[in-house]
Amino acid sequence: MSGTHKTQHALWRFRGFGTPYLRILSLGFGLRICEMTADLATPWPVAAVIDRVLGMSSSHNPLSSLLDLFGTGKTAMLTTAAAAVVLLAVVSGAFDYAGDRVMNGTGERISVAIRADAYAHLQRLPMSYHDRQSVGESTSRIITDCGRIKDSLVALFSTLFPGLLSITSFATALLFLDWRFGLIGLGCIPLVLVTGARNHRLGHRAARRQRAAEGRLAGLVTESLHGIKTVHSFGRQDLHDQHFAAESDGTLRAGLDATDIQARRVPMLEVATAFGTASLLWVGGTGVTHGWWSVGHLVVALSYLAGMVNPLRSLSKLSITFSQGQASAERIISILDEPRPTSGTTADLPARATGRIDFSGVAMAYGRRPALRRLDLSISPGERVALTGPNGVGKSTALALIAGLYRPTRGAVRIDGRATTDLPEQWLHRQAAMVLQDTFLFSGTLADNIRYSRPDASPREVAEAAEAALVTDFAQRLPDGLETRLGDGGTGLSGGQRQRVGIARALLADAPIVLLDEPTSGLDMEAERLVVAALRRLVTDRTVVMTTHRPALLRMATREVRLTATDGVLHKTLPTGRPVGSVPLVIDPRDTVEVRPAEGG
Ligand SMILES: Nc1ncnc2c1ncn2[C@@H]1O[C@H](COP(=O)(O)OP(=O)(O)OP(=O)(O)O)[C@@H](O)[C@H]1O
Repeated sequence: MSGTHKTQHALWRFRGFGTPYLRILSLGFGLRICEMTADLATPWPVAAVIDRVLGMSSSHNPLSSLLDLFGTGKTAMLTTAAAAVVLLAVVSGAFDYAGDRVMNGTGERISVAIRADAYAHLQRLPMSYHDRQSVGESTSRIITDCGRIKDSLVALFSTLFPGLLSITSFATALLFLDWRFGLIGLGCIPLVLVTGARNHRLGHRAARRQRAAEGRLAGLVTESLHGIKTVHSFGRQDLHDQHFAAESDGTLRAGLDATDIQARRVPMLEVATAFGTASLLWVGGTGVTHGWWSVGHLVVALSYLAGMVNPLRSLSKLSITFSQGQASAERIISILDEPRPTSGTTADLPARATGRIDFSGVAMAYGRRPALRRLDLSISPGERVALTGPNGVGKSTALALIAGLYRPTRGAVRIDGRATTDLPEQWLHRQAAMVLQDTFLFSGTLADNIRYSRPDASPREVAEAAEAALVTDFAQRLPDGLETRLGDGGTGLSGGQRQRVGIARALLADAPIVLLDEPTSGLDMEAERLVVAALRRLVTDRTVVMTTHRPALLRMATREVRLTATDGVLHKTLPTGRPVGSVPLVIDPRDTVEVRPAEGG
């Protein structure tokens, strides 16, 4: 799809989201038509009063006979006319209210569905996408861009459709009133449309720049807040202020351009519509002086022209909303157009893998940066392999490939003989549980965080996992035990405690393969001893692949595989002297830990 094509149809791409609401939208249209009918009738009582007061014929007035309904005297006629004006306003207002509720509500609902779809898609995009995109930018797309799309949809249903309906109805009514009036009214439309279309193009470009700059701004803010500890510890708020100001300046310039375009539009529109009113006044006035039409007739015509011009004015103001909506729609579409990884079905797969892992000629690159050049390695079920080697050699990458977080750029990683790229994600995630260097905890209770790996686990199973991972030790000292709520990102726990929650999570997952990515790095000796004690329970009877430099963890391994820095090729396998196969867990006396209830981690 070309850029321009994309631009023109960005919002239109979401039309499918409106399909379930076609009936309710039709109801909204019906309500708008009723409102319009009341609006069309509104000037007629006034016209009849003027004509009668001036002694002119009001036989052309469709409401004329109604005015005599409650008496033919002047007072009765004036009272009836005044009551009719109020009644028509009430009826129009009631339909307007109902129409707004139905139409705007539909706009809100559709935009919620778009946001949910975009978020669901975003979450399922491969890690390679998330590596490229800043968290702030993605957040800004889901929150702000979807908000702008919502504004456009609400404007579409609350202003554009009713506006077009008003313009068409008033123009038609003018034509029926007299073809000359009709032509004058219709003449205003192209003038307004031509100025509007040009401004819309300019506004769209400005809106696009503004949204891109706002997205980058959100990225900056998220990044500095994520690293707020570092910012504070080095006192570098000024640096972030400067970055923020530079990016803010970009949004300001684009915003000012958009405001300027918007401001220029209004006088142009005023001039265009003043031509219409002036022509109508001239032609109508001439007609009245020649006795072709009554004054009331002219009043109705002027009121219909005003009825046409007002929506034209609001439509032209919409242009900025639609420009922004279109720019935002492009940004959401760019998420929705990102392909999601596809994989096979679970139909012929066992519920639980044996845990055999094979790397055959595996290469992997992040973008154009190679991380692994060629890795051949076979791991038997029940083996505990420690991947070691210099920093950046690709150890964590190998673990991520087993977990299916990335796809190899060459070769294949196989679990029980099946390439991970052919396996359904959900199945793969049930076979491999990961404990990372820093366990991410979500806001919620400790129990919720443990249950994250298996939502259907019973409270007893959660408690057992917590017990085995030594979470219970510190949870007991918290006000609500496992039901204690953690702050955003799981704040309130020490590094060692977080790791133990991560281990409990992995224990509950009960996967045949366990992947440990430096789970004890950054912990002090005491915290490490506790985490290692918890890990020992996790690794029993499972295939384990770990990356670590810590002796306490290395002692758990049955085989050490050293990757070299030169090309990432497996160079030597150093058996640790423990038999592979039966793989008994040898516990070094130095790793034993006595856990007392009062102990922290
Ligand atoms: N998400 C990423 N995006 C881009 N490059 C990455 C990413 N993750 C890792 N790399 C790069 O890939 C290479 C391998 O990284 P990896 O983390 O697998 O090494 P490692 O052996 O685990 O290192 P360490 O011992 O420091 O943890 C490195 O050069 C690293 O800079």
